[in-house]
Formats: sequence, C-alpha cells, structure tokens
Amino acid sequence: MPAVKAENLTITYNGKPAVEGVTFELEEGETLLLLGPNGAGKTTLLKTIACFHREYSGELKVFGRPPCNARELIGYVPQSHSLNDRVPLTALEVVAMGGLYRRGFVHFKIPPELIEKAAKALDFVGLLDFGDRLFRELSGGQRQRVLLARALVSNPRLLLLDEPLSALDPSARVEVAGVLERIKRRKGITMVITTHDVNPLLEIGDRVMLLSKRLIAFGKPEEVLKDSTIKSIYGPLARVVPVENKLFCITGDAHLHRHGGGAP
Ligand SMILES: Nc1ncnc2c1ncn2[C@@H]1O[C@H](COP(=O)(O)OP(=O)(O)OP(=O)(O)O)[C@@H](O)[C@H]1O
Repeated sequence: MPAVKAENLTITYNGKPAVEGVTFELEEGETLLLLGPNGAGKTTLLKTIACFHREYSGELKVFGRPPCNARELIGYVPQSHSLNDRVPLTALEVVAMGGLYRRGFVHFKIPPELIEKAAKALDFVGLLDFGDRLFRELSGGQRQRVLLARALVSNPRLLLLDEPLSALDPSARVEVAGVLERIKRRKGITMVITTHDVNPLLEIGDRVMLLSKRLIAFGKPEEVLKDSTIKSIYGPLARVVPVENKLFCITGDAHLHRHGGGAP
C-alpha cells in the first residue's frame, strides 16, 4: 500500500484551485522532494496531506485512509519562522509539545514519560545538551532540529516538512540535511519535503515532484531534473549541472516569505 496516493487531486481555496489534477504515488520509506516556484501550491499540497486543509476533490489517501483518518500517523514540521518565538519555552518543552498535541489537549505539566521521549528525540537530532535552553535563543539550524525532534516524538510513519532548509546559512543547511538523512536511514520514515533548494537534499530524494499548480513532472531525480523541465518553470537561465556524478539544480529561485505567523 502506498504511503501517499493522489489521483486527479484538485485543491481549492473558496472554490479557486491552487493545485490542479495531480496524480502520484509515494511508497513507504521513500523521500519525496517537492519543488516549484513561489505560489506553486507546495504548502497547499502538504497541508492537505496533513488534513490541515480539507477543500479538495479527487482521491487522496495516506496509508490507504483519507488524510483526516490518518492523523496519528503523520508528523508535520512547519516553517520555523512561522512559530511564535515570544513564548519563552525551552527546547525540551517545544519537543514535548509534539506528544501533548497528539493526546488532543495541552497539559501545563509535562508527564515524566514524555520528558524522557523528548530527551531521546533531542539526542537523535544531536541537541541533548540544549534541552534547557530557550527555543528563541537557539540558532536557526538548532531550532529546525528541535522542530524535527518535536515531530519525531510521536513516532510518525509519514513526516511532512515545509521548507526545512529555508532561511538557514549554508553550514546549518548541511547540518539539518544530515539529520533528515539520519531520519530516513535509521527510522525509515516516509518524508515529503518542500524546498526551493533541492541540492542539499538530492542524496536522500527518491522521488522529485515539480509542481506549478499542475504536476509538471514526477519521478526519480535523474528523470525529473532535466534542463528542459527546469527551464519550463524557472525560465531560460535555469539549468541542471552534473558534477562528479551528482546533479546540481540552478533555478535562481529565492524563497519569498509569504506565509503568516502563528502560535507554536
Ligand atoms: N489560506 C489561503 N487562502 C486563499 N488562497 C491561498 C491560501 N493559502 C495559499 N493560497 C494561494 O494558493 C496558491 C498556492 O500557495 P502555496 O502557499 O501553497 O504555494 P507554495 O508553492 O507553497 O509557495 P511558496 O514557495 O511561496 O511558499 C497561491 O496562489 C496562494 O495565494
């Protein structure tokens, strides 16, 4: 059974399509890199798979179920700058919140078994010693790793990540990409990752989707990342450069922040 299956999926906001007629299947354990220009519908597709947005037609299944019946199998990692960092939570508390939400309500006192799980998840992302530090005082890369730990605490089978590398400097990108690789190799979790920069993630991408409201291409990276396909949505200056058996995708695309803020 595929981890995610979409058939002729059209997603709308007040009747206006943001994603149109998309069909694809992602097998369990695979990582999908979701690529496309600003406004292409990447976040919309991710939120619909997560059951945060429900206005769609066509078929969408997560492990054979409608997304809203599969919520306990799904972990969602939002864009890190969408978190309200005025709240003075420690890294450990932010991670533990992943387990509290899963129970359907928020306690003020975190149960000891959840603290233990949260500490394990922090250890997995290499931040065990940072549990007592305030989330808002961490670097961008450390915050992103805390958010990954928060999603891991509830043992998801499918992890949806919205721009996990955006707004990070190059060394933090490598750091976060390394944690994503560890999640894939050690935990075998299926992942869908939206990104404007596919290059640091190509090592873990089993499938690439190019979205520009409609599905432009879906397949193995070497099948999808071709000059002609990239140029068709990013313009004539975009290109794919092979370097030592690796592909580098030059799109000239910069992420323009358009999403509103919100509470953690
Ligand atoms: N809450 C909303 N209400 C109405 N329209 C929306 C809403 N959210 C997104 N849209 C529209 O849906 C389309 C797709 O937006 P979406 O945020 O999914 O694109 P994206 O590919 O994630 O873009 P970016 O790379 O800039 O984050 C856009 O035209 C956007 O204006």
